Amino acid sequence: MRNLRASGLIIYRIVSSEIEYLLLQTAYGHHHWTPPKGHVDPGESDMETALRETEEEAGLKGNHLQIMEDFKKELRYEVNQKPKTVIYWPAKLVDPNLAVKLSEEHKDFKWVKLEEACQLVEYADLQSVLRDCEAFLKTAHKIAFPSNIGALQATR
Ligand SMILES: Nc1ncnc2c1ncn2[C@@H]1O[C@H](COP(=O)(O)OP(=O)(O)OP(=O)(O)OP(=O)(O)OC[C@H]2O[C@@H](n3cnc4c(N)ncnc43)[C@H](O)[C@@H]2O)[C@@H](O)[C@H]1O
Repeated sequence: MRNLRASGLIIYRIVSSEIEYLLLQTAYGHHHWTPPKGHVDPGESDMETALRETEEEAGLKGNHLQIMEDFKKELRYEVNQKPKTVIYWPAKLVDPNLAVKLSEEHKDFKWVKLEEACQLVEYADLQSVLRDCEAFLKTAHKIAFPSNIGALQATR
């Protein structure tokens, strides 16, 4: 049985030292929410797909993003009785004010903090990826949080 394969980017931005995730709501099916992602075309690498789909679905290009390649997660679930694998990497939107431009595939988008993101995505495996991602990003961006630096310096 052919394995469906898709990949995407968990797009996030940092606003007032808080991480916000970009979720898109499909215009089809039961209107579920996911990060930008899509099917891997023949001859494409997972990363090429993730970048292409992010540009197609959200209007965000590779040069707008800082991809965190050290954190890569794989989800496996079934769609219409066929196994599907989805690969995600986190990617920071360098300019947090950059506008998102949806395609016809999606009817809405939201920038949300972790707990709201977990409510929107509804699937336990993707919720778990988002929670792991949050922990990874908090560590990775520690030095980028001015308020944390201030707090650390104040305790020295
Ligand atoms: N019902 C529909 N009606 C009309 N057109 C449709 C359609 N479904 C897909 N399309 C077309 O397919 C294209 C999508 O292609 P792509 O954009 O290339 O691919 P995708 O993001 O992987 O698609 P999809 O939304 O189907 O995937 P997901 O795994 O999230 O979702 C697939 C299923 O898995 C479920 N799912 C998502 N995440 C899951 C998880 N973690 N665990 C279990 N189930 C999950 C979803 O709820 C959903 O039911 C669209 O342009 C659209 O035209």
